[in-house]
Amino acid sequence: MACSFGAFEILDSVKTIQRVQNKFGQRPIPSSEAELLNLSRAFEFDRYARRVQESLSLERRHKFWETQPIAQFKDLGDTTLREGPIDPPTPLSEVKIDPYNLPAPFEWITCDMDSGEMCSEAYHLLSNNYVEDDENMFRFDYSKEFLQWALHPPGYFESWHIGVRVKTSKKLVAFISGVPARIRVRDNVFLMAEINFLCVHKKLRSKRLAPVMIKEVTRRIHLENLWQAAFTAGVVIPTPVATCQYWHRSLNPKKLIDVGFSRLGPRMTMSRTVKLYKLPDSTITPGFRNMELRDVPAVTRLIRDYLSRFVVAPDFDEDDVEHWLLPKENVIDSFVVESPETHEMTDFCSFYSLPSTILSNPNYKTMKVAYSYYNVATKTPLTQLMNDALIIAKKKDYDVFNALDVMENESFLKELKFGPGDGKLHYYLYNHRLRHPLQPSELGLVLL
Ligand SMILES: CCCCCCCCCCCCCC(=O)SCCNC(=O)CCNC(=O)[C@H](O)C(C)(C)COP(=O)(O)OP(=O)(O)OC[C@H]1O[C@@H](n2cnc3c(N)ncnc32)[C@H](O)[C@@H]1OP(=O)(O)O
Repeated sequence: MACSFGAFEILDSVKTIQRVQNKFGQRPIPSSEAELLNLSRAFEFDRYARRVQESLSLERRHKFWETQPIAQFKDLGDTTLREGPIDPPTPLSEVKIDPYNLPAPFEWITCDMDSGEMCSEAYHLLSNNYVEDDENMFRFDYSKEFLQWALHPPGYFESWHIGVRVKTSKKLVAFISGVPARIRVRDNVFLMAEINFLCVHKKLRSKRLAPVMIKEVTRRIHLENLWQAAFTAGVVIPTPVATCQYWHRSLNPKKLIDVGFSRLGPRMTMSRTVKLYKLPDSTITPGFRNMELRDVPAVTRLIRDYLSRFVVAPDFDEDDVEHWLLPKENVIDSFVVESPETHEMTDFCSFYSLPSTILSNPNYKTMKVAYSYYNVATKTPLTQLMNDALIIAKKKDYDVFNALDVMENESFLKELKFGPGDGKLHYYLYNHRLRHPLQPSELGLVLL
C-alpha cells in the first residue's frame, strides 16, 4: 500500500523538524513566552516526526529497491548526504559475466528490433500487456515504428533490448530496454541509460520477474561501463526526483466523452463543449513550418541553449537532434519558426504520437494521442506556439494533446484549455542522489 504521506510532504516535514531542532540546538533554555510557544510547537513537530517515522515503517517494504543504489525514503531530508553518484563504478572485470538466472521455464533473448518479426513480437507483448490507466479503460499502444525509433538512438546497444521467452513455446513474455543518453544534472553531464518498456505478461505478474529483469539490464549496462540511469514510472518506489502531472487538451471532445476519457462539464452541453475546444483551421505564427534536415544545426543551438536552464536535462548534440526531433510520420512531429525576414530560426515545438487502445468500447478501438515533447520559444510567445501545435495536431486527427507540467509548460496549460489528469508520473535517477526533490519546472527531460 502506498504511504499516506507523499514523498514531498515527508521531506517538507523532516526539513521543518530539522529547522526547529537546529534552532533549539543554539538556544538551550527557553524562558520567554514566545520561546515556550516555540517549545510546544517543537513538541508538536516531534510528534509529527514520530508519525512520519511510523508511517515510513508502516510503508510497504521495497524488498528489491532497498538493495539498490538509489535514494531511500529514510534518507529524505538528510542534508549530510552528498549529491551525485551513490556507488562508484566497479572495475569492469568484476561485472558479472553470466546473465542472471531466470525461473527454469524461461530464457533470455537479445531483441534485434530491426527485424520485422522481432519487432512485431515486442509490439504484441506491449500492446496487450503494457501500461493501463487505473480503471483499465485504456492501454498504451506504442507503434512498431515508434519502438524502432525509441530504441535506436545514436550509439544504442542491441544487448540492452532484452526479452524473456518461454523455452518450450518460444513465446515472448517479458521485455525491458535501455538506450544511452547524455544527461546533465546541474553542471555535470553523465552518460546514462534511459530505461523504458519494462513489461511482464499479465499472466506472469507478481512473481518477482521484474527485479531479475532490472538486474539483468543493469548488468548489461555496466558491461558498457555506464553506471547511472534515468526512468519514469507511474508507481512510487524509492525515491522520485520529481513528481509530475499530465494535463490533457481535448481536440475531439465528443469522442473523448463517448469513450469515457473525459466527462461533460457541469452545466455544459455537448455542442457548447465542442465549441469550447474548437481551434482555427490553420496556424497563425508567420514562418511556422515542418522541421527539415537542414534545420538540425539551428535547432540544436536553440535547444541546447534552452535546456541549459533546467536542473536535469539531456545534453543533445546534432546527431541526437536529428534522431529525436526530425519528423517521422506517425512517430514525431516537429516544427520551427523561421523568421520570414531574417530567416533566423527563433522557435521550435514538437510532439510525439502514442495512441492508446480503448478497451471494451463498442464504437472506438483507438484513441490518437499527441504528447508534448521539447518546445523552445525565443520570439513567439510560448502559448501561441503551443496553440499552433494544437492546431496541427487537430488537423492530423489527434483526439487529445497531452503535456506534463515540466519545463515552462505550466505557463500555457490553463490558457490553452488543458485540464489536469489524475495520473502522476514520477521521475527517477538510478545511482544518482539529489539533495532535494525537484519541482517539475526544474526538469528539462521528457522520457517516452
Ligand atoms: C546503471 C544502469 C541501471 C539500469 C536500471 C535502472 C532501473 C530501471 C527500473 C525500471 C524502470 C522501468 C521504466 C518503465 O518501463 S515504467 C513502465 C512499467 N510497465 C508497466 O507498468 C506495464 C504493466 N506492468 C507490468 O508489466 C508489470 O507490473 C511490471 C513489469 C511493471 C512489474 O512486474 P510485476 O508487477 O509482476 O512485479 P514483480 O513481482 O515482478 O516485481 C515487483 C518489484 O518490481 C517493482 N516494480 C514494479 N513496477 C515497477 C516499475 N514500473 N519500475 C520499477 N520497479 C517496479 C516493485 O516495486 C517491486 O519491487 P519492490 O517494491 O518489492 O522493491
